[in-house]
Amino acid sequence: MADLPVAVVCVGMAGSGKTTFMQRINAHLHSKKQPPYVLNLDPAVLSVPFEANIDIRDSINYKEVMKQYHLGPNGGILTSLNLFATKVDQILALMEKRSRIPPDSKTRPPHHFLIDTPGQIEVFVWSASGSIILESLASSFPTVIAYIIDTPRTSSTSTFMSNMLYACSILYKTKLPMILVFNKTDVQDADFAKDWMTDFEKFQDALREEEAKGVFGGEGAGGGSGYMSSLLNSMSLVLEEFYSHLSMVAVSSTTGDGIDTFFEAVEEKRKEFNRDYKPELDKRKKQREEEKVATREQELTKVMHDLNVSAARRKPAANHEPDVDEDDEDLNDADQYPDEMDDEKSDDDLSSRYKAALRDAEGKGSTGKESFANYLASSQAIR
Ligand SMILES: Nc1nc2c(ncn2[C@@H]2O[C@H](COP(=O)(O)OP(=O)(O)OP(=O)(O)O)[C@@H](O)[C@H]2O)c(=O)[nH]1
Repeated sequence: MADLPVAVVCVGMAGSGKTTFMQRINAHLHSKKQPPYVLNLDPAVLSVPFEANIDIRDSINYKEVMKQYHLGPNGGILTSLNLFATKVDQILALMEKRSRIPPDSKTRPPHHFLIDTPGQIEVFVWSASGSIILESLASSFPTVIAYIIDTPRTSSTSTFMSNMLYACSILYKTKLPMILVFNKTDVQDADFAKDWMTDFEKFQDALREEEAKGVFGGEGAGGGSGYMSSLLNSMSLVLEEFYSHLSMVAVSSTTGDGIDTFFEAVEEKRKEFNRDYKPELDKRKKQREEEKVATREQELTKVMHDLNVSAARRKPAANHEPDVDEDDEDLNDADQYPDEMDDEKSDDDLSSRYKAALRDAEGKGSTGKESFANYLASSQAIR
């Protein structure tokens, strides 16, 4: 796994600077002669300032989706993403093919896959298709989430806390290593964020300062009652453990400051993925496989039970001597009725044939996500 390219998935609130950041890291890798493989998963973006190797817009027309399914902008993005998720196996096949280019070939395999996501963060992070795409990626490549934060808009204790809670929810939803990217540091330094994340006292000082200035409001909404500051206070205590799992980098996508540090953090998270997350993912995959086998066995036992019952019902009839013409005797030949010659063997054969049939019914080598993809495809089609 160590030599596989790492997938960097950029998520962030609308306007946090995801696309500008993608453009910057893409240019940075090109300048290092390590061109990345780029995917754009935002179906609604009008133009992207970088060349995408795979672009959702090439296969899905977002405006047409809105028109055909009578959807608003967010529903349109979600449905486009659902439709795209049905192709996730093809996308992965392309990425895997790219990552296995032989070293003597003219084009070299990429070190990074860069993935831009829709501006409506919840559409990607909280949708079934977003989960399918992320899980599929993580089952094939080390995968890291880069959560882009608009630093100037996060400099008050309450907006900072809101953003951290959101990051926390993404971490627990995706269960993937995460880097907090404090962007736009050319406008606002991100030192305050580092202090607040590492030193609880400093966050408390900032809280007291804001309270004294009346930032939480003097009247109404519980602001002046000290409710807000005590809430933020206890939240920061809760989040202490969460901060320890994160890498934090300060960058400016405009000037390029901090981009080297970002890639150092990516390397660190790649190792973390292989060390901590991969075994957990494998465990979950194995569990799912075992559950599938158990369900199959259960179904098989039920089928066999039903067959035994019906066989038992038929048995008395079998005791009667059949009226057989002399000429028809060869019909009792073992070659003609091998199953009736040996009951035990017949049960085994039947059992294995049912097992095979159940496997076929599920589709050879199919995974849960493929089935879901089929489900999505069919549900889209019948709408
Ligand atoms: N000063 C400064 N502005 C930035 C930086 N990064 C992005 N911006 C500006 O922030 C605005 C939003 O940037 P985008 O890259 O479009 O943000 P986005 O998150 O992709 O936006 P959506 O796709 O709408 O969600 C633009 O005006 C950018 O020029 C930065 O590092 N510094």
